[in-house]
Amino acid sequence: MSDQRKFFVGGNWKMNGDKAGIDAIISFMKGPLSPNTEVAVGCPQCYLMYTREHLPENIGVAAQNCYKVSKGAFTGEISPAMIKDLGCKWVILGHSERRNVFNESDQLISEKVGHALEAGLKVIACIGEKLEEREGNRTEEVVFAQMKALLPNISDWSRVVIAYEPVWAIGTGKTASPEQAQDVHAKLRQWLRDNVNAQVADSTRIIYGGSVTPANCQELAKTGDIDGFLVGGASLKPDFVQIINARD
Ligand SMILES: O=C(CO)COP(=O)(O)O
Repeated sequence: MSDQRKFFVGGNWKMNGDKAGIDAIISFMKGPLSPNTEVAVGCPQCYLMYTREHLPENIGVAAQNCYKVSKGAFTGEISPAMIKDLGCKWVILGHSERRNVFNESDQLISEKVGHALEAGLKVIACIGEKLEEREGNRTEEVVFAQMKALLPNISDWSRVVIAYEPVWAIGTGKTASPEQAQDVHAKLRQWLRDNVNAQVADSTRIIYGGSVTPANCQELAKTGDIDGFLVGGASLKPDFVQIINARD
């Protein structure tokens, strides 16, 4: 645990919610929320403006994806410039569902991260191994390769949060144990030390995602290298407030 790294909890609503549902989330997000936690919610693109206008300013709003250029003939895509224009400051990139359902490559994700940072957004960059990769003892190799692909396009580490989300733990109810998650987080921090520098390693938030709930968040939050969470299902429920306050 480092004083340099403010605890960060992101919600990822995925493709869920409607205006009434968002109103319900906004009302439980009144908290009280720990002042020691930075909070952002990732909402569907079509509700970014509504959510930004209705949530208090101290809660960040993130898009769940964006394209790698500012504008043009890319039907169906949105750009970081558009996200910023709506008053939102964050984007989630490289989520496992983007990688595995929509076949986004390491290269495309890296280019998206690069452009989002250039455009002035903050980025939650997601990485994580699949079950067969973990079972084949390839976790380290896979997450290091994902980090390596991101590296050339990261111009400003102070605006990047790394989300380690093992694919086998997402939406399955199978949370990584605090030991399993801490082990990967410590390796990722060492990777940053070896491949970027010590300052970036010490100051970059590495958050955990995958079936985080009020029941398991406190144990995970006590480990040395888990600097917060990216929360899917539980971020749609009042449970999210307990996760935001996990370290209090
Ligand atoms: O994918 C996730 C957050 O981005 C995690 O989802 P769950 O918390 O629903 O497992």
